[in-house]
Amino acid sequence: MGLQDRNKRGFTRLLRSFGYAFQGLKHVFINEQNMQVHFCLAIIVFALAVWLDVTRIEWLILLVVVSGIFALEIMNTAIERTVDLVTEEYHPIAKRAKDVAASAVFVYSVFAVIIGLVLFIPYLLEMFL
Ligand SMILES: Nc1ncnc2c1ncn2[C@@H]1O[C@H](COP(=O)(O)OP(=O)(O)OP(=O)(O)O)[C@@H](O)[C@H]1O
Repeated sequence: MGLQDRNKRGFTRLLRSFGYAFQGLKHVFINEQNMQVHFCLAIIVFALAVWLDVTRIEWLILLVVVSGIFALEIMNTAIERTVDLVTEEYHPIAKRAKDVAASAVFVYSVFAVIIGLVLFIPYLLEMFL
């Protein structure tokens, strides 16, 4: 939200919010290699889901997991930028903040892989055995 818009209400403000959110998304996508990797993996996962013709509930699970990774990566980037704004010097608490934020993405990614394996392996076994 632009500073001049803070007290405005209504549809224009809503549209501007979407615009700013889109700018944020573009920034993360262009500048964060991890986001590009997540995006490629999401395409592979969705292609696999189409190929294996997974159920509607399984599609919902995949959508929740994939969108969760994107959202966490975006929040991780926001924390990185905020820390960089506070200090460009080495600081143990800056390190802690960035490492903890990154660990959120890591933990979710590990569970996402486990969920993907649990979901896809039975289909693949059925197909190839
Ligand atoms: N100001 C700082 N003080 C101390 N350690 C820092 C500081 N900035 C970064 N670090 C350490 O360096 C690591 C890498 O920081 P960087 O800002 O490059 O983010 P990143 O995790 O590499 O993210 P990305 O490459 O996705 O942008 C951090 O995880 C942290 O451990």
